[in-house]
Amino acid sequence: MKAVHFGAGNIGRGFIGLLLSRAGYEVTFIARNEKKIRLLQQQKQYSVMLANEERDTEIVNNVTAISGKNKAEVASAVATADIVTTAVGVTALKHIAESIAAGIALRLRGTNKKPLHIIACENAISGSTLLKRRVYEHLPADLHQVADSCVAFPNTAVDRIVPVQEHDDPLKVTVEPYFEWIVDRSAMMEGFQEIANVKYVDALEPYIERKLFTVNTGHCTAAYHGYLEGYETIQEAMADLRIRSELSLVLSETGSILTSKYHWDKKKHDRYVQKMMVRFTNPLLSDSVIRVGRSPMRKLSLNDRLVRPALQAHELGVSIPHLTSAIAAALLFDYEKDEEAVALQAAIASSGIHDVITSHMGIPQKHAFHQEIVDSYGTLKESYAAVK
Ligand SMILES: NC(=O)c1ccc[n+]([C@@H]2O[C@H](COP(=O)([O-])OP(=O)(O)OC[C@H]3O[C@@H](n4cnc5c(N)ncnc54)[C@H](O)[C@@H]3O)[C@@H](O)[C@H]2O)c1
Ligand SMILES: O=P(O)(O)OC[C@@H](O)[C@@H](O)[C@H](O)[C@H](O)CO
Repeated sequence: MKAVHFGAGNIGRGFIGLLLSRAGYEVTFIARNEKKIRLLQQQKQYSVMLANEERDTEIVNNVTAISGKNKAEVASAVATADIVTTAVGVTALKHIAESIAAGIALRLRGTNKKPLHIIACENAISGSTLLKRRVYEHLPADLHQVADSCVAFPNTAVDRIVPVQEHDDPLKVTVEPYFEWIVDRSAMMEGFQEIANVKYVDALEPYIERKLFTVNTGHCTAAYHGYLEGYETIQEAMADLRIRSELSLVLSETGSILTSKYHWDKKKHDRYVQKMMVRFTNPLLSDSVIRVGRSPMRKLSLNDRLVRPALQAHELGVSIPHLTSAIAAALLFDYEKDEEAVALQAAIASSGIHDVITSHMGIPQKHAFHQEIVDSYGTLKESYAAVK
């Protein structure tokens, strides 16, 4: 069985590649970093270490890599694959869509009509559907119908904290012990073979919203407030009782949205929240606030971890002062080496906060929540200006 995985980064090697290899797939990474490509081709393996007391280490075998620049080889790998996965970042999906389309075209014009599943393992709602749209823009129109019958793009939710790596071995990756990979079964083609350790569900939305509105909303709350306080890591931010309490209040707000929307048992959801908060404090990991807060424009977009739950809260009549404050903190994230943070601050400086909330976050000025964000942003900005 052949798997092609786009992106040999932290989650690609530390989670998706690991599970695919363990399930018996021969995994080909499509990568950009020449050194990692060479090492994967030569060694055909790498190690994954768990951030637990025992430092349990697993060797991931049966792997190799192809440079994304080598278009013909990439197309041929996709044409013969049983599964294609990605973990490149949701905004980078547009850059790999053409290669995937070329592979599908090669496959469908040849003899391989076996079902192909393409799964975008990104932190996003409907990431695979988004990838499908991009791929079809590059796929010749005469192949759309046949592609519809044998290429599927099931959406997914992937959860494992994998920080930026600092090993001498460029392939080695340290990951937290916890993981969860959930795939929408209703979008799978008939006869698909389940991947071990992946959970298949009939409706993905509750799972992806639970993960995004708890793990990711919580994570970025700690990152943005932590950044403003001058902390370098999530672990440091979590040791600050004020931030920890803020995080807890944000998760109780998103918890109210989720339990009310999906009629979940509140106690069960609270246990999930507690478990997630413990993950953020793992002392054997060091996860930077810069990584967790990265790409604030993406995180502040309409369908992501901050605005999506906030707008749902408004519809449900749930009060969300702490989530609003997390949004304000995101709007103040001005880390100068993050391209989106620079662009965000430039947009606020040139067009003003109202315009950013309207045109980027998609919240019109007439919506009551618009002014609530402006007020929270003003208060937070003033309190940090006073400290500086
Ligand atoms: N790290 C985590 O804890 C975590 C957990 C769950 C989900 N995710 C999601 O997984 C995705 C990847 O995150 P990450 O933390 O692994 O980031 P990362 O930066 O470590 O990895 C991304 C990789 O994609 C590669 N890439 C980018 N564009 C490419 C292209 N055009 N062709 C080939 N490779 C390309 C980069 O070179 C990099 O190696 C993101 O969507 C992220 O939200 C991350
Ligand atoms: O990858 P991002 O930028 O969407 O979000 C940063 C972190 O919150 C994220 O990578 C988490 O570590 C991960 O989602 C845990 O499953």
